[in-house]
Amino acid sequence: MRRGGGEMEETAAAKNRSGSVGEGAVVELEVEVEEGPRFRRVCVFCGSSSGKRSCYRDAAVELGKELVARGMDLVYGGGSLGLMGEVSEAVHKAGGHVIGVIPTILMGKEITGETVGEVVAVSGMHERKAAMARNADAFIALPGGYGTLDELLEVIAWAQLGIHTKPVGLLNVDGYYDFLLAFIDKAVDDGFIRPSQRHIFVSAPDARDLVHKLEEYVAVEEDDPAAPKLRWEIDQHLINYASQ
Ligand SMILES: C/C(=C\CNc1ncnc2c1ncn2[C@@H]1O[C@H](COP(=O)(O)O)[C@@H](O)[C@H]1O)CO
Repeated sequence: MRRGGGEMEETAAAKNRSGSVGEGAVVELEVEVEEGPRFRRVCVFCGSSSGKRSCYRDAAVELGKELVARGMDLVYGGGSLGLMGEVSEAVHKAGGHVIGVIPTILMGKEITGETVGEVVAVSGMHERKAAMARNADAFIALPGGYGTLDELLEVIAWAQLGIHTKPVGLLNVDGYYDFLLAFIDKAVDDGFIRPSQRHIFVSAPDARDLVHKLEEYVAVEEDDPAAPKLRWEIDQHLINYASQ
């Protein structure tokens, strides 16, 4: 059970701890709120290819099932290619909600395959990344190529700048991201990433551990005085993209 103090969250379980209540008495309430998932929507970045080893497909399916088991919706880049297809199919088949955000130019089935669930059409690749970020409460990267790295590193960089405080997780399937993690350690050692930012994202070898870590995640303290301004600039940026 999660404790909550908001007026809207008070339930019949509220208990009068101050004994009998006289007129005008202040009643102290202990409120119990039904535990729900910390995130409603998780954005998954992943390869438009499936990779050469079956462990990648298996991990995408396992992640899809884990999200549904935890009552979380999937936000992803739309389409049915590669691991994108595997994870979206897995969520859809298990009865979960899928939101595919896809640029109109990629919407032809011959390019992306069929998207399951809800389709959100956007005007371009930048708009897509912004829409995926806006519509998710957390991010997970499965194995993938340049597109996946671009999406992952952008949400990490935005977290570093204080533009969002949503947790980011790396699903390090069978060590796929070991070199990236080693590279990030090197960047910290050589003074390009602040040690306090090393753990701005979490990683785990399987979906269950990763989702658990994301749920436990506490945002790294924001120490950038420019953060509020950057947040404002990004909001303006999104408005401009949306109106194009
Ligand atoms: C453009 C063509 C095929 C690619 N089709 C894609 N459909 C939807 N989304 C895509 C596609 N390719 C890349 N993405 C996005 O990038 C990520 C995967 O990229 P990666 O390089 O494979 O890691 C993925 O999350 C999508 O958002 C026809 O040639």
